[in-house]
Amino acid sequence: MVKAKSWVMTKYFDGFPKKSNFGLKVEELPEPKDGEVLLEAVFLSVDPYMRLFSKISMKEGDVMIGSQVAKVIQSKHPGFPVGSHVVSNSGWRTHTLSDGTGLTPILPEWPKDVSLSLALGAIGMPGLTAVYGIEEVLGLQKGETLLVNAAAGAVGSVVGQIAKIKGCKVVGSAGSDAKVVFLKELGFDEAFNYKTVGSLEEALRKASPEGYDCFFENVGGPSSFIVLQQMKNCGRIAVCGSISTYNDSEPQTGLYPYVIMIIKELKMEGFLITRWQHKHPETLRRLLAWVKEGKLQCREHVTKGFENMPAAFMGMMRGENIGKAVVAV
Ligand SMILES: NC(=O)C1=CN([C@@H]2O[C@H](COP(=O)(O)OP(=O)(O)OC[C@H]3O[C@@H](n4cnc5c(N)ncnc54)[C@H](OP(=O)(O)O)[C@@H]3O)[C@@H](O)[C@H]2O)C=CC1
Ligand SMILES: CCCCC/C=C\CC(=O)/C=C/C=C/C=C/[C@@H](O)CCCC(=O)O
Repeated sequence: MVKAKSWVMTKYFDGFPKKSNFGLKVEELPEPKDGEVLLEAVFLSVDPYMRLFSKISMKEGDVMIGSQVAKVIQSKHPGFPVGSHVVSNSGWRTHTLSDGTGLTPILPEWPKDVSLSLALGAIGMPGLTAVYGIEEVLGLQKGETLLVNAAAGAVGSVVGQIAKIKGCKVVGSAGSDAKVVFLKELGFDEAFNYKTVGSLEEALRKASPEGYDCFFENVGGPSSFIVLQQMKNCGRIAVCGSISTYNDSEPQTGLYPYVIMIIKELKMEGFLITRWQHKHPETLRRLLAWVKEGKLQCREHVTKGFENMPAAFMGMMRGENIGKAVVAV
């Protein structure tokens, strides 16, 4: 028997998530049966999609959705020995019984000196998203200029570094001066604090007077329309996220992008990481290689304690994180 804790969404979010939307549940889990394993969470991820997913597919009382790096602490499954680690979509739980479905073992070549938490970040879902957005959606080419917003976050910071590896000029926008310093350390050519620039239009023009070939969109909302006007003709836009709208109770109304898309002959494509599931193993190996070679730097914003999951999630939605936001149990 093990005492398992989980965080449930007690009440639908209305606007920005609040402490009162979450409740901590404790239950006893039985021993694993034949073919089952018992997992113990080591690191848990907090991600923007959780806010959006809660509107689309959750009901009150459901355990919060999410991924974690977990240790196998009991096993009656030959594929998952005790002591091994997996990435599991267990939700916000300390302990989970699993029959192995959907568990992804940590890559066997994972070096001892690389934190397993990166399997939730640069060598995990956000890193994969960055690669697919750049390679499959944008088809980014050497010498091109790319703009990424939420640039100091989990996805954005990997996007910028991969674009540099590919020989591009990279411009990033982020929400604090400390984030701008971080982006420069990562090798971004230009970076600015969108909260203090005054005019986004001028900041974009100053960073790249000749315009942008590619835009990796993480934020959405009215700023997107301003960016579209600074795209080069036949520019490409990968619509990865729209975090500025996730807490909206009513859909935003705004300027329609069609005329500018027609005049500039822009190509815009939304995508979900799940489209390229079949490529995950090979792509994770490439991301790990970049980390080992020192070409991909990984910063994390670590919150300690499972009891602080809601605070970590709300902090990330507020922009407190530099790099990937994770919780260490
Ligand atoms: N399509 C897909 O398959 C996937 C999409 N995504 C999307 O990628 C985006 C980034 O995710 P991820 O890297 O995990 O998160 P981040 O680590 O970037 O954290 C979220 C960041 O969003 C920024 N932000 C929050 N609110 C606003 C706002 N109102 N306006 C502008 N920026 C805001 C904050 O940075 P700042 O201080 O700079 O404002 C905050 O740090 C999200 O939109 C997410 O939904 C992520 C994974 C997969
Ligand atoms: C799956 C959520 C779909 C909502 C889309 C919202 C915005 C874009 C975005 O942020 C997408 C993220 C996709 C993440 C996918 C993660 C999967 O690898 C694991 C899902 C976690 C789980 O099943 O517990």
